Amino acid sequence: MSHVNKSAHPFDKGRLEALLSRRFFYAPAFEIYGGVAGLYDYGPSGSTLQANIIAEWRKHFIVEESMLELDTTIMTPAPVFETSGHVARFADWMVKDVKTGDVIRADHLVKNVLEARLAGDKEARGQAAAPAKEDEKDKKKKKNKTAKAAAVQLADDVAKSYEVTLAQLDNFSGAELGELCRKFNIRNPDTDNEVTEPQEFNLMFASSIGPTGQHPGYLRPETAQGHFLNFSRLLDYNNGRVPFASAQIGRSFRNEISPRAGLLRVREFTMAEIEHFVDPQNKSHPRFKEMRDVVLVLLDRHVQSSGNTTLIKMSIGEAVEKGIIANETLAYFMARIYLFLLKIGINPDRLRFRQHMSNEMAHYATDCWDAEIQNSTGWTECVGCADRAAYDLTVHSARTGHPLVVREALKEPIVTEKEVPEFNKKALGKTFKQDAGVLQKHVESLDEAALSKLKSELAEGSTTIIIDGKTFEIAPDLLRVERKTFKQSIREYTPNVIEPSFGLGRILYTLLEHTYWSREQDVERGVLSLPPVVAPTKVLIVPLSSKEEFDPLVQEVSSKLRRAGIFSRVDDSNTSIGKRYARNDELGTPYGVTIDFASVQNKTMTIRERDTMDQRIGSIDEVIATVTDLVEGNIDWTEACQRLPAYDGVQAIES
Ligand SMILES: Nc1ncnc2c1ncn2[C@@H]1O[C@H](COP(=O)(O)OP(=O)(O)OP(=O)(O)O)[C@@H](O)[C@H]1O
Repeated sequence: MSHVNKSAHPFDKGRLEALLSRRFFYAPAFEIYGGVAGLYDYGPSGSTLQANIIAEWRKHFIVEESMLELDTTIMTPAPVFETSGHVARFADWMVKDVKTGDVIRADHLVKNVLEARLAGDKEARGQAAAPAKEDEKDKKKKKNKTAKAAAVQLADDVAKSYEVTLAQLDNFSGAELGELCRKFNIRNPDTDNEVTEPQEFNLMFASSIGPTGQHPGYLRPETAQGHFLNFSRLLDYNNGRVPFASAQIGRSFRNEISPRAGLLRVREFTMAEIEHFVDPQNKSHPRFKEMRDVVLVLLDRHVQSSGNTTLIKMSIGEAVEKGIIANETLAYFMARIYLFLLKIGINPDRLRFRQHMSNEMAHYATDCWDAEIQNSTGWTECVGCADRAAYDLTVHSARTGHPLVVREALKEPIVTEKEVPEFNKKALGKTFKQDAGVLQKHVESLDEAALSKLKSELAEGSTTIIIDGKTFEIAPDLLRVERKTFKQSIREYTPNVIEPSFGLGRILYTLLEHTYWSREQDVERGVLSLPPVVAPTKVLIVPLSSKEEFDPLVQEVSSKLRRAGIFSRVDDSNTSIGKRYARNDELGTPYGVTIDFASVQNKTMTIRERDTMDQRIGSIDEVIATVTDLVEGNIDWTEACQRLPAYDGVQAIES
């Protein structure tokens, strides 16, 4: 699918939102009770779209990479998140309006206000693009939702300091965000009131397990911990071999401070997470060479800390060689994420990978790149790809006493020699009484060089050791130091974890923005150019008339498509064919087949392609074979046109 904007009309978010609501992709949950911010229900089109994205995700990752799939519980006992660090640190900074008490996430407030002032500055300098025409309804809707600043020109150094601040926004602590609010006089844009100092707010939903209330728990904010706690079983399942990856698709919950960005920031969402367990001494990837030449758009840490947003285009092979991406496995997954997003229809020109700055990284991560997708609200993280090192397995193992390690038989045993102290404990006890233990501990803590020295002193007679001012005279009958040989045939280590973490709602929404456009002849005729692989319905069957004589043919076409594994729907409503096609353009249905009077007589059928409205004709079986190949991605529309001649009744049908 080409990502050239087909529309002669500028993108209009209001129109897209109206379409998504009208065609029930998703809607606010509990709407008739007034709704709850950050909670959404998906309707038939949204659910199927999400299911198709998940199906492709499973093929692209789980099947292609032989991952071990999991389905672990959402409700999690508190000790798990105490150990993982979420109870102490899974938090955002919030401020309150000093008069109304309205709560706002501090970094979002700074971002919105500074971006609005910069936009006002651009307008005042006459650089702004001509604003899209908005009707009054749209304007009203937008009011209160975004911080709007008047068209006021800023001093050059002020504008620059805003830009530098915005480029580093994710790097600031709570105190620094408070400082920024004071320095730039940032207030609540809805009321113009001052805001309080930032306070930390933990994003986990707390609960309790069982009737006594004595077992606190949390709804998980990510699926990852379920993978780590099952590590030993997974390793066993994988015959004790590393590397391997586990994968899980499931719900997560975050009590976001003030979610106002539709599906981009919600309180309950579906995640798809991979935990790839790897030897910390060897983070190469066996299939790296297959991805080496994939070129990604990168925004690295150093560029951002200089207040810049300059992007570089580079193959992942080069990025690893230059040390821009930490290791092969991390880079391999970034390339695989990129290919997945393209496959489902994300525009590659609006996709970049941004590296986290050091303060921004989650408490467990050592390197992290976010796949960010550009949309009407800016660049949004849709997939996080982090090297979590050995953090999680180490802390859970320490807390539970359950070893979460790999034990690997060494091909060649490692033979080492070292000096070892040997004590005559009986004689030592007699000579030094209760101080014998102190002496023994001290000697055991000596390094190789100190033990060698001790050995040669003992060989010459006796030696003296002073511990905390106390002198110990040691003769060779109390202590000997011997050189011993050790043979190690097992290596034990805690694996590191590379984690790609996908938020499906964010991907789904940005995909809808990227594929939405409206027909040149009529701005109201919206189209979603969803690729067939994810489109909720692949083929629309449109009988021209509701006459009974059409029924057997409609059933025949339906059942043949069903047998070919192609999801189709019949639209036998009484509206014109043009209206029926228009409705399905809005649903993103890529192909329509029309059954008319000629079909009944000649067993022919036309096929219409959604984006071009181009129509072709062929025998029913030819058309079914062609549409099957199209949906399965075996051919494109140009190839389909070589198989089937043009249908010239097109104008009549679309009008
Ligand atoms: N509140 C949310 N609503 C929808 N999706 C979310 C939300 N929080 C996280 N995600 C998704 O889960 C993925 C992994 O979560 P991660 O913890 O890396 O996000 P995050 O860094 O906390 O996001 P943000 O900085 O935007 O709050 C994100 O890339 C995103 O797609």
